[in-house]
Amino acid sequence: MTEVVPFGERLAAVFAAYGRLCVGIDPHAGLLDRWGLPDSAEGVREFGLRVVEAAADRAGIVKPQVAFFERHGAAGYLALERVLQEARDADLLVIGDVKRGDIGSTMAAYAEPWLTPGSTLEVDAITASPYLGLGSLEDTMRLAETNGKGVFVLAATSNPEATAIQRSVLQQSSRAGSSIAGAIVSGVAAWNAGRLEVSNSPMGTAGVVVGATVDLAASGIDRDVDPPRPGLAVLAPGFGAQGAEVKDLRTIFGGYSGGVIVSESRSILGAGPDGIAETIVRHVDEAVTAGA
Ligand SMILES: O=c1ccn([C@@H]2O[C@H](COP(=O)(O)O)[C@@H](O)[C@H]2O)c(=O)[nH]1
Repeated sequence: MTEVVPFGERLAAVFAAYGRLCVGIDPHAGLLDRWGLPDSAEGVREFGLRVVEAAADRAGIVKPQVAFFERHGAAGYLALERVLQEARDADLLVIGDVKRGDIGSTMAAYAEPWLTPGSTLEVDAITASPYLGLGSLEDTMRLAETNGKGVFVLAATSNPEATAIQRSVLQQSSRAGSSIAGAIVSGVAAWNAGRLEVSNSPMGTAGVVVGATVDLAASGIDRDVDPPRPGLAVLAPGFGAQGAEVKDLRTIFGGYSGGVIVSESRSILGAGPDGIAETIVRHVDEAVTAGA
């Protein structure tokens, strides 16, 4: 039987080898055009394969945005399966940006193909929505833990329209008085805490999504958290095209900086097929410098 290596251990190893950059695979129609590819399942497959080829041995993490493959229906899913296969074969750590959320039993079914070894859609981690309550993700987080996979729970997303909901203050529960974003971050950290003590893994199975465009304090997330939380993986979109700058990583994330994954899609993909490899190298270096 193959030994299951905890997701947090694998993520920490990737950080050590390649730094914290995550290259998004987002085949927007406009980017396909820029890359000279058709807006079709064939186009997104070719785009994804070229990004994987450019990222391999240069960056450690890729994040396919599943929406851009789903646009092309069943053929789009076949294209995604092929891209995932190449990414796994290239030893890239793959975060499937699937953003699923439902009642617990249905959510577990959504999660199964992504988090089960040997599945054609197998990835290393997924994104999930806690809108139905953090408890609705419990079975998914346990499945991830069993299989050495990860789950990134949306806490404070990078889009400006999210603040009205995510900064709202909870009236009930053990976290009454916290913002929704703050409660998700503490809830996920608490879920990991007991497990880290027994596993010796430097980082947990569950992480959070916190946008780099977010004002953590205004969202009720204590960026001066003491002691710091390098063991909480933070998937951070919002750098590049959405305006946040990688050099500000430590200022933005404070005590959470050690776990930050710098996620960038359009700011890298816009380089086109001829410039992407060199752009990835530059962005990897920027992320290493900012995180040091
Ligand atoms: O809060 C969130 C959660 C996810 N995303 C996703 O990340 C990328 C960002 O793309 P850029 O081109 O680097 O802006 C995209 O796939 C989003 O769906 C996010 O932006 N914010």
